Amino acid sequence: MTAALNVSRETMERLKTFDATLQKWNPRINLVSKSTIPDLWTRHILDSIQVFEAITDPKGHWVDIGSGGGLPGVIVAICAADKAPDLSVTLIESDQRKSAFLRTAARECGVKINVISERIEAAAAQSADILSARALADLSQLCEFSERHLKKDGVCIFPKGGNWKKEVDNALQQWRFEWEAITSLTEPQAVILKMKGVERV
Ligand SMILES: C[S@@+](CC[C@H](N)C(=O)[O-])C[C@H]1O[C@@H](n2cnc3c(N)ncnc32)[C@H](O)[C@@H]1O
Repeated sequence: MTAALNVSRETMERLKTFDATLQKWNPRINLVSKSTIPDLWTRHILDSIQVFEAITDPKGHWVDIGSGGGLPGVIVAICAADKAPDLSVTLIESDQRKSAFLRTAARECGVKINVISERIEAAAAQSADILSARALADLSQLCEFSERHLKKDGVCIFPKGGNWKKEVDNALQQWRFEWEAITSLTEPQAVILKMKGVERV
C-alpha cells in the first residue's frame, strides 16, 4: 500500500514517524482501535491523505476538530509541509492525553501544529478556511460546530460512512449547504463529503 502513495520522500519519512509514534502511544491511550493496527496505512493514513487531497490548493487556516490520534489532522499537516507550506493547522481535542500525543507527534514528525485542548463548543472561534472532522459526530452536529469555527466562505470536509446520504438528508432539514460526495479510495461505500455555504434554514 505504501508504494501506491504518491508522496515525496520527506513526506513518506514523516508518515513513517507518525506510524511509529502512534503505535508507541496506542497501547496506553487507545488512539485507534487495536484491531485496525494491521491496516493502519489503509484504514487511517491513506484515509486521511485523501481528506487533504480533496481540497485543491489548500490555503489559509485548516482546523481539524475531535482529532484524537491525529486523523486526519496530523496527516494534513504532514502533507501540507510538502504541498502547502503556508497552510496553518489547528487541532481541537478535549482529551488531555490525546492532546499530549498530538503535540508529541507534531514534534517528532517535524511539522508545526497548534493544538487546542478544549471542547469544540468552548474553544475560541477559529475562523477556519477549511474545517475537517473524522468519526466525530453526525452531520447536523458537525454543521453546528462549523457555525462556530468556519469562515462564511469556508469549506467543510467530512469523511462519512455508508449512511452518508441519510445524514445529508437529515441535516438538510435544519441547514442549507452545497455538497459534493467524493467516493472514498479506501471504502467503496464511504465518501469524503465537501460542503460550503453552511447556514441555518
Ligand atoms: C471517535 S474519536 C475520532 C478521532 C479521530 N478523528 C479519528 O478519526 O480517529 C473522537 C475524538 O473527538 C474527541 N471529542 C469528542 N467530542 C469532543 C468535543 N466536544 N470537543 C473536543 N473533542 C471532542 C474525543 O476525545 C475523541 O478523541
